[in-house]
Amino acid sequence: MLPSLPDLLDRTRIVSLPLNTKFRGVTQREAAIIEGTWAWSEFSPFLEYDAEESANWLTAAIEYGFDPTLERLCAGWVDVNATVPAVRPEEVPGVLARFDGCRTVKVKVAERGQTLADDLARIEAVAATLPEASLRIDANAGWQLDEAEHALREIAKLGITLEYAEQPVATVPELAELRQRIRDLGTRIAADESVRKATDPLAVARAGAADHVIVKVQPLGGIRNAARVVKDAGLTATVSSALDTSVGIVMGAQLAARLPEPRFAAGLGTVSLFAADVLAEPRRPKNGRVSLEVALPRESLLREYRASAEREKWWHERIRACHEVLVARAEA
Ligand SMILES: O=C(O)CCC(=O)C1=CC=C[C@@H](O)[C@@H]1C(=O)O
Ligand SMILES: [Mg+2]
Repeated sequence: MLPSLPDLLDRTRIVSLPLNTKFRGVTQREAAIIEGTWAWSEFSPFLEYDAEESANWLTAAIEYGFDPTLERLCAGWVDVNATVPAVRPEEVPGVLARFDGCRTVKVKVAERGQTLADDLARIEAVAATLPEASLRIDANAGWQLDEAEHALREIAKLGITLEYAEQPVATVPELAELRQRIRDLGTRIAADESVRKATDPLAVARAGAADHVIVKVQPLGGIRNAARVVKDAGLTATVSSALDTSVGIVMGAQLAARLPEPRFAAGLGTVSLFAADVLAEPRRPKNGRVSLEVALPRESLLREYRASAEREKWWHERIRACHEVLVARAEA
């Protein structure tokens, strides 16, 4: 099943795409776009991830691109949320305007260098811009336990009921403790990093530390595995992306379309944060959803946004290292 390294590299194009809003501290997103035997797929672990962690992302790219037994749905749509990065409140309407028709909004909070006042102002700006929207927040493990409790109580004081709070604190025991502490608020806790970066993605569910899980195709090693994590966790789930190009977004949409009801709006609207993409018609939300249609990158765009020779070399070396990890895992 594992393609040989030369074959894989031969099918791989490295792109560097500009973002229109800083996200995770970057303004440019690099990705490997792979022409598989069955579909185009994406391999785009964040730059700081090592080979061991990134190898799961390569497994996902290989499953989607090369596995003839993987069912790929080509028709239909999935609902998506708007994603508001840690911007100033006056920038919120402009960001939301890029997410056509989205009725669920995820707001980033707890950004390093910012305060709770900044978060509350951003959340209020979202609620003022889209009063009917359902809101979630994502702290990316940026709060300590007491801070998280205080922040969630302050948000409740604004009269805002959150759909859930995503990874408010870092560890599974902290999530469990926070969940107990805020019982009276009724705010649901969602685990993201505690699922996608954990050696055991089910530990959080077993510990009763979350009400909901966030699943992403690439970090969880593919569509099948991510679907299995949701099933085994026995919790409701949101499919999200990793700031993927349209190719990775379609992989995520395939997972979202397979999950059982009730379906939560997926974090797959993020192509709206990109100023350029590899598809002629980038897979941005339209009327609050993205389509499952096959993603066919345009040659001229792959060429236009091709990464520098130096970055290409870096990515080829990364793919080599991840491939080596997968060969070793297959032999173990
Ligand atoms: O879920 C979404 O609305 C969009 C994706 C998103 O928020 C993320 C993408 C990539 C990296 C992460 O920091 C972040 C997340 O934590 O969920
Ligand atoms: Mg998250």
